[in-house]
Amino acid sequence: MDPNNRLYLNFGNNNERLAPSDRQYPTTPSTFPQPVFPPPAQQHLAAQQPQASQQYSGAYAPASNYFLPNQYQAPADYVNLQPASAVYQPRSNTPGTNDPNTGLAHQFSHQNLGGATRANPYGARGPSPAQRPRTAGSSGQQPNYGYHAAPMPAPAARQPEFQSAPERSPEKYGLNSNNNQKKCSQLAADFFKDSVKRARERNLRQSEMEQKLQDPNQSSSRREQIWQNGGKKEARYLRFLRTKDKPENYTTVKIIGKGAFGEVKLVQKKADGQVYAMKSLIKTEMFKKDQLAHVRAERDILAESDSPWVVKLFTTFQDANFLYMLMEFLPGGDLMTMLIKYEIFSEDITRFYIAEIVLAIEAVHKLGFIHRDIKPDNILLDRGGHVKLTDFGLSTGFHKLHDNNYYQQLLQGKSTRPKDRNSVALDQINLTVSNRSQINDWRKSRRLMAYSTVGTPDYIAPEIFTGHGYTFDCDWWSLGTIMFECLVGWPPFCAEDSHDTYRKIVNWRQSLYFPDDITLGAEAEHLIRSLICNTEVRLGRSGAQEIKNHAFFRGVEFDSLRRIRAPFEPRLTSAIDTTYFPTDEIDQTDNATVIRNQAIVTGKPAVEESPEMSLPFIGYTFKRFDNNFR
Ligand SMILES: Nc1ncnc2c1ncn2[C@@H]1O[C@H](COP(=O)(O)OP(=O)(O)OP(=O)(O)O)[C@@H](O)[C@H]1O
Repeated sequence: MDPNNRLYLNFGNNNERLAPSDRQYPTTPSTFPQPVFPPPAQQHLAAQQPQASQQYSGAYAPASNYFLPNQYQAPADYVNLQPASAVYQPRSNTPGTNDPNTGLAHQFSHQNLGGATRANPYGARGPSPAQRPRTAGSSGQQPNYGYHAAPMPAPAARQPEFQSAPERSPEKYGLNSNNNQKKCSQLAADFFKDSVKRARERNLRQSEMEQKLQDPNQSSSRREQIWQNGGKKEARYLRFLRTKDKPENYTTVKIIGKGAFGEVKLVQKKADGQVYAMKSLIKTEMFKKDQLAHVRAERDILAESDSPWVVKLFTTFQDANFLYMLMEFLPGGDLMTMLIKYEIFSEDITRFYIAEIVLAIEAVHKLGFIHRDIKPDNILLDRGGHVKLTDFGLSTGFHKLHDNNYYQQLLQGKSTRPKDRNSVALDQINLTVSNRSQINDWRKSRRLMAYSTVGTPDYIAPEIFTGHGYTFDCDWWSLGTIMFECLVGWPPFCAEDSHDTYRKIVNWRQSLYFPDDITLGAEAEHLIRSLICNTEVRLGRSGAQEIKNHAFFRGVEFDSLRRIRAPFEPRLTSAIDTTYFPTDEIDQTDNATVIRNQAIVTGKPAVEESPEMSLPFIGYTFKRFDNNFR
């Protein structure tokens, strides 16, 4: 620490003293590309499909657009697919081959269903000519390979068939049959939703590659290479889709985090030695604690995001007891660990982290999600010391699957919760904290709180507790509380017990207090006060730019922030270095062992699987395109 009791960074192995003034924010104009929504490739596609752009503007559209309530109904979902012939141009002018078996073949054929298109159940290559059903208008003589639209009978001619479907009477059947029926229809809906999404993404990749190939500056050998690489990647992805992952494919290096419903381990893939962070969540705990909506929201946002500010999710899978999320490992640890170690940061260092957190929250909001649980424990540092957000267990994209009502209905056939998705009942968040008598005790218990089955309410905005509805700006309140903690040494509303914390937060006007013995710059204090305030006047309400424009950030080049050297760069000795995680404070017995041991003691089987148990987790599995190509 320097004489002013400010932070010098000598974290872990890093003995270099980094005074705040050592780091200058760049003043030259940035050349870092600005995010474009939608990106050029999508603008190109959108131009080709005007109907589609009204409902869905591509993978970058806000989730609230993407997750239309009728997402499982065929016309709304499928209408966005480009008829194959409009996307796939003849290949004669591109290097490579016309053979769809390169892996770049369209995975689906699109048949004209009165404006809708539908997935090809035969997969990428399509059926053999002998298998392929003859449809009206198709000669059946030319190989289709799943590319070409084959006309179907006019919709009017088929309508009586659909209308005469017998009425369903689920009450005639038992609970098991009904659950099995729900499971089947969920599986089918999910299969088609995934297939359509993958087809869209594939179209986008194809379109992007075709744009690259059209670049006249590319040599023909370079074009050949682009084409071949694209084909290989697609083929590998198709193979990856056919594999089933399981925890036995990984060896555990260390348990690096414990949370409310599971744990996070540093693991290494046996097949190739790649290192990942694997979060596992206990299914029965999710059931008992009403967390089904939360786990789904977390999976959805991580699957949808491709932002440098959000931890990257490669794949999710499950077995009878656990849900698994395989993520990139961020070796720099979390901001909570840094704050426990250093207590306070200088204004310069605070400016860096707060500016990066602004960008991270902005990225989450652009995806259509509210995080709702921004706190130092969920702010991780990557290999370069830059920020990434994790733990989206309380986030919401306002989709029905992110609403606990949905699971109540799914499992019991009735809703027991209020319908208002914009408010959250306190019991859903389910927060408590350990007792604390003084700040020091509070600091000591900080990590225990993080491991407790509930979490800390210190950073949560008052409107979330009061249930009168909240919006994106609740995340900006949390930002204000983190900034306060960075500069003052504790969060503004910490108290001896959780109820006092709630009370202080709700009565923030009386309880927000800046200690006399800590001198803050006027701009820093003004920014904190502009964030920790009533939602009507909170900075950021009209977008992150408002916050970026604040005088506290004068001189910060937001566009290039992620490219400058961070004030603290982790010094790592290997890919599995866990120096920045408090592994000796974490019980290294994993939950799988705990469950096995409990089964031995109770004599009950360790595996719990029933249609009812598996129902809410259908659709949880996810496979990112670039998972295994690193
Ligand atoms: N991708 C990652 N790389 C490195 N460390 C991670 C990663 N994800 C999580 N961690 C570590 O594990 C801790 C717990 O992770 P996380 O908050 O996601 O778990 P959780 O079970 O949802 O916890 P909570 O009870 O806070 O909801 C984090 O604070 C961090 O230290």
